[in-house]
Amino acid sequence: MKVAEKFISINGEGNRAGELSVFVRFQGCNLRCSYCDTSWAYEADCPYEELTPDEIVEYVLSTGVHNVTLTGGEPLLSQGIAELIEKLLAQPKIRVEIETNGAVDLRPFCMPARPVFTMDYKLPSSGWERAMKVENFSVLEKQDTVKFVCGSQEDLQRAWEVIQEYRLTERCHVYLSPVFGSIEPVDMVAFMETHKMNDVRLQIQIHKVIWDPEKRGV
Ligand SMILES: C[S@@+](CC[C@H](N)C(=O)[O-])C[C@H]1O[C@@H](n2cnc3c(N)ncnc32)[C@H](O)[C@@H]1O
Ligand SMILES: Nc1nc2[nH]cc(C(=O)O)c2c(=O)[nH]1
Ligand code: SF4
Ligand SMILES: [Mg+2]
Repeated sequence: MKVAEKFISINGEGNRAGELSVFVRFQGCNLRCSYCDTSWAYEADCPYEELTPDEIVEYVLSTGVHNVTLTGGEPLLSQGIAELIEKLLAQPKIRVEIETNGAVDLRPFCMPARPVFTMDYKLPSSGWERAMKVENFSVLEKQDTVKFVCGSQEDLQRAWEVIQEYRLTERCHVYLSPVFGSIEPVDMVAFMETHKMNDVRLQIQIHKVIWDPEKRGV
């Protein structure tokens, strides 16, 4: 598998934000979001380490950290990902979270022992809303998350429409997050208040507050 980087950090996003996690970032992505903060990982010439699923499991266990975040690029397009997920889930204490872009069918990954999904719904400013597979919503469960990364008022408006249309707050966690540096979080809170967005959580990427926002491996 093409591993662009692997590191331990606190999870800066999602339902386990603030907890230690071991990150495995895979090379390659099927989208090109306008704001992508990890675009280097989707470039074809991105340097990577070739590791087997067994070697990745070995690395994860060697860290002593129980949360594993598989990300990218788009992790679910990596060859061997289903085998890796299965092998990680077979380990006692290991919890697997997948950061996925909403453009990959989640159904093949919904085995009886299944990872936790944090699924983005890409909004207009990303340029990729047309690629969203809304049928994925029907496989999401309580422990999963739909995340809306918002860069504009139009994005906020669209996020609110999608949340209501698919009754997402009744199904799973729902997060709004600013495109870093593109929208004032205070304006997002104002939108939430105006629209009475109950059961929706605003989240700011914690690692970009702790470290230089451009820093890799954190
Ligand atoms: C780099 S992506 C990798 C996983 C997958 N490709 C996806 O898009 O969900 C991880 C998360 O970072 C978010 N992200 C990327 N660039 C961002 C930015 N500039 N500001 C805020 N979040 C960003 C994405 O929306 C996604 O939720
Ligand atoms: N600290 C930290 N937390 C994260 N949570 C999700 C990330 C990602 O890039 O998918 C990420 C990341 O890149 N760094
Ligand atoms: S889907 Fe994720 S990795 Fe791919 S371009 Fe968008 S934010 Fe970046
Ligand atoms: Mg990141």
